[in-house]
Amino acid sequence: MQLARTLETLRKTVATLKSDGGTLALVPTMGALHEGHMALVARAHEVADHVAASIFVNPTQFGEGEDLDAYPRPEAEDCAKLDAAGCDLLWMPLPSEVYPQGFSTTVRVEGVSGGLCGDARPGHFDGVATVVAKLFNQVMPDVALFGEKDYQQLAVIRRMACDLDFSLDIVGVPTVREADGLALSSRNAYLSDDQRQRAAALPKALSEAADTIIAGGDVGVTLDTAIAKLEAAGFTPVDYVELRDADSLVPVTRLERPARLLAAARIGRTRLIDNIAVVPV
Ligand SMILES: Nc1ncnc2c1ncn2[C@@H]1O[C@H](COP(=O)(O)OP(=O)(O)OP(=O)(O)O)[C@@H](O)[C@H]1O
Ligand SMILES: CC(C)(CO)[C@@H](O)C(=O)[O-]
Ligand code: BAL
Repeated sequence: MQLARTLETLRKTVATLKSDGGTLALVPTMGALHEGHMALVARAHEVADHVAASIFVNPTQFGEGEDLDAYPRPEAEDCAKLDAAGCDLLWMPLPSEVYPQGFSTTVRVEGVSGGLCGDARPGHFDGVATVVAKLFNQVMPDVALFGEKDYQQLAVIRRMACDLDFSLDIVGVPTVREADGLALSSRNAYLSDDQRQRAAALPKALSEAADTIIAGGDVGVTLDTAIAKLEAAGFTPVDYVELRDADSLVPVTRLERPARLLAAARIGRTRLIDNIAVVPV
């Protein structure tokens, strides 16, 4: 695996990789890699000839008081995992390669960036869209892969890629979960043993609510019940539990076409997110 830390090295390495006429996939990450990330790399090998990953803990998507400094950065382990997974290139830019002196541009995707995590983390999706636009222009992949775990992020990136005419495919990859249903996340490392046990209430509440809604249960009542279950498990505050259209992310009060049930809640100092498909039968 080639490691690039400057744009000059990146461009040379990408040109060499693509010189055989093969396609290139990009898996953007913030590192602290787990099996969820590795599922994106595995899928990338299926959809492209060459695979690049990026690791960059992007400061502009963290709000004030969030965990930018505490975010785990196990660089050597991450490199070893990507190498073992057959990654051809790791783009691990120096911050000055992403945000050089005088950087003044923001990419804002209206609509899908609003509500849900957009309300709880003001400016977060501006930071995500801006850095992902930069990563696309830097690596110039033919396809980029993102996890459904960050469902609103995936919708924001799809909208941005379409609106800004990025000439690449966006592939969403299903959420990889622990045996008790908890979605793998780098932030799970912050959980104490007790919090980790309680955290399984999040996927459980979503799955029970999805079943109730599919069976014809009232959406408002069902969402309130899910919130109460999360609070009983020790989540506080529950930022949201909402049913949205699966494509547009517009709020849904009746299940008439494929929808997505999304939630975010804090347990101790850790904010967890999750979502599940809710499809009418
Ligand atoms: N459990 C998972 N299953 C599938 N994809 C995942 C999973 N967790 C993260 N991803 C995807 O990996 C990519 C990189 O995510 P990131 O590096 O932020 O990891 P993370 O575990 O989501 O970390 P965080 O705790 O910051 O949310 C994103 O596209 C994200 O959706
Ligand atoms: C897409 C991303 C790499 C942009 O920093 C990040 O938001 C993430 O890891 O999901
Ligand atoms: N996994 C999305 C990145 C973030 O929470 O900042």
